[in-house]
Amino acid sequence: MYMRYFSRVFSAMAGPRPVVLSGPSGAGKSTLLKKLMKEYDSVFGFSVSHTTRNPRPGEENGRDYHYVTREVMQAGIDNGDFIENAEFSGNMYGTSKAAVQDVQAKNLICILDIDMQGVRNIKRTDLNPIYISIQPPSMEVLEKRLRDRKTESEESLQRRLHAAKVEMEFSKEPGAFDVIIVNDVLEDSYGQLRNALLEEIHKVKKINTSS
Ligand SMILES: Nc1nc2c(ncn2[C@@H]2O[C@H](COP(=O)(O)OP(=O)(O)O)[C@@H](O)[C@H]2O)c(=O)[nH]1
Ligand SMILES: Nc1ncnc2c1ncn2[C@@H]1O[C@H](COP(=O)(O)OP(=O)(O)O)[C@@H](O)[C@H]1O
Repeated sequence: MYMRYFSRVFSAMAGPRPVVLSGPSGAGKSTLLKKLMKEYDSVFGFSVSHTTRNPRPGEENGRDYHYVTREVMQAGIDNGDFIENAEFSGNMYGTSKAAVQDVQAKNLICILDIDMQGVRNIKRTDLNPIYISIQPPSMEVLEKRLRDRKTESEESLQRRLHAAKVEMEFSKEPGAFDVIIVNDVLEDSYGQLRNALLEEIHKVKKINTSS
C-alpha cells in the first residue's frame, strides 16, 4: 500500500520520459508531432526551441519557436539558459532549460524536435528521453517534399539536402535511436509512432487521472 503510494509520488515527481524526434529536414517530424499532440493534447507538450531563422507563414512566435536575434541567443547561451544548442543550415537553434521545465511542470511528456547535434548533446544530459528517428523513404522523396513545402530558398534547400545525407548516416549508427520510422505513408508512420509511445502515454494518463 505504502509502496504503491510512494512509487506513484516518485514517478509523478520524476515525470514521464521526454521524447526526442530527429531526422532530416522535410522527413515529416512536425507533421507527425502535430498529429500526436492533437490526438493526445493532455499528454504531450512541445519543447519550444529558440531559433535565429525567420518565421515561416503560419508559424507563431512562442508556439513554433521563440524567434530571436543571434545576439539574444548568444547571451542566453552564455548565461547558461540552454540545455543544448546547435548551428543548422546557417541559423542557431537551441533548447532552453525553461522550454523543457514548462512542459514537465504540467506533468506532460515533453517532445523535442532537434537535429543530430542536439541528439548527441542531449545524450550527455540526465534527460533520459526516448530517441525516435523519422526518416524519408528516399532522398528523391525528401527533395520533392521539401520543394512542395515551398518554405525554402534554393540555397536553403540545398543546405538541408546536404545535411539530410549526414543525418541519414547518423541514424544508422548502432544505438543512436531507440526507434526508427520510415515516413512513407503518413497514417502508417503515425501508427508506428503512437505504438512506440503507448506505454508512456498510458503512464501519463494514469498519473494525471489519479492526482
Ligand atoms: N539542436 C537543435 N536542433 C533543433 C532545435 N529546434 C529545431 N532544431 C532542428 O533544426 C532543423 C531545422 O529546423 P527548421 O528550421 O524548423 O526546419 P524543418 O525541420 O525543415 O521544418 C531540424 O532538424 C530541427 O529538428 C533545437 O532546439 N536544437
Ligand atoms: N508521409 C508523408 N507523405 C507525404 N507528404 C508528407 C508526409 N509527411 C510529411 N509530408 C509533407 O512533407 C513536408 C515536410 O514535412 P514536415 O513535417 O514539415 O517535415 P520536418 O518537420 O521533418 O521538416 C510537408 O509539406 C508535409 O506536409
